[in-house]
Amino acid sequence: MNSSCLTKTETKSPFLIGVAGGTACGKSTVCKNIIEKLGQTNLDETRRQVVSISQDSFYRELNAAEKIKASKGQFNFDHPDAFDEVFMFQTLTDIQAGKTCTIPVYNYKTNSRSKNENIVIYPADVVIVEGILAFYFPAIRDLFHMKLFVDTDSDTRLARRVPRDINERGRDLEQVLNQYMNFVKPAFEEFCLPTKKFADIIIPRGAENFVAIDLIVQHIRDLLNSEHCTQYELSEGLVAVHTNNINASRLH
Ligand SMILES: Nc1ncnc2c1ncn2[C@@H]1O[C@H](COP(=O)(O)OP(=O)(O)O)[C@@H](O)[C@H]1O
Ligand SMILES: Nc1ccn([C@@H]2O[C@H](COP(=O)(O)O)[C@@H](O)[C@H]2O)c(=O)n1
Repeated sequence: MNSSCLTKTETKSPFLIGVAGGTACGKSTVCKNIIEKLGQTNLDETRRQVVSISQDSFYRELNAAEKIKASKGQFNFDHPDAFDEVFMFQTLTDIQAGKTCTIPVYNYKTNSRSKNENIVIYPADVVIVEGILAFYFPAIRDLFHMKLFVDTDSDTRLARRVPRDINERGRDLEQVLNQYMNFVKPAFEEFCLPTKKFADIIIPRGAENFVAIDLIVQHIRDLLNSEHCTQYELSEGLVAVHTNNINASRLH
């Protein structure tokens, strides 16, 4: 059976791809480029075969004291405790079970989930999950069939984070730099960088690495074209095992 003959009573269990890497390394841009190259960008959201979600949707709600700290740039959003690990695991498990899920839209200006906005994730063949600590929690890490680590030089990441946080996240320069030195950089070294070893594929330079992105896109196409249980091997061993019967008939 392939995706073209799926009926509403059949579940679609997606191929889950995790994308980790330090702040502003280009995780979202890499995901966007992969989705674009797979021809999935301008489709109705209920018809997309490939979708991406951000770990930032799973930042936990802060209490009153934490909110005050966050408004002064004194809350550590790069520590694993900042995330609702259980909610993220449950959501990914539901996605894996082929359920339609609703996840929050995170608002970096209020440091909280948007009140009147959610994202509905419809069953898809491939779900890409990106975040600084996507590989940190073992139970979540184990859900991914393929793990990518975007490895961009830290000076470049800081140079991109400063204008992004000022222009898009409502921060001022002093706050961005203080947060970076006090929390972002140390937490990257303690919690994010050590998860690079779990990656199947490391993408140096992020979104400008067209060769790596093209190879990954081709690998996803091959996976989607394969029927029944298939093992994919790269030079360093087993890369992914996928047991779904799906095909890439609608992928470009
Ligand atoms: N290759 C690149 N060249 C120039 N700017 C980039 C590149 N990749 C990402 N950016 C910019 O850097 C910022 C962070 O990129 P983003 O993909 O959002 O990173 P992340 O999801 O890892 O935080 C964004 O403003 C984005 O437009
Ligand atoms: N309220 C928040 C929540 C998160 N951050 C920072 O976002 C970074 C993760 O997002 P990327 O797109 O950069 O991967 C993380 O480093 C947090 O410091 C924030 O500043 N405020």
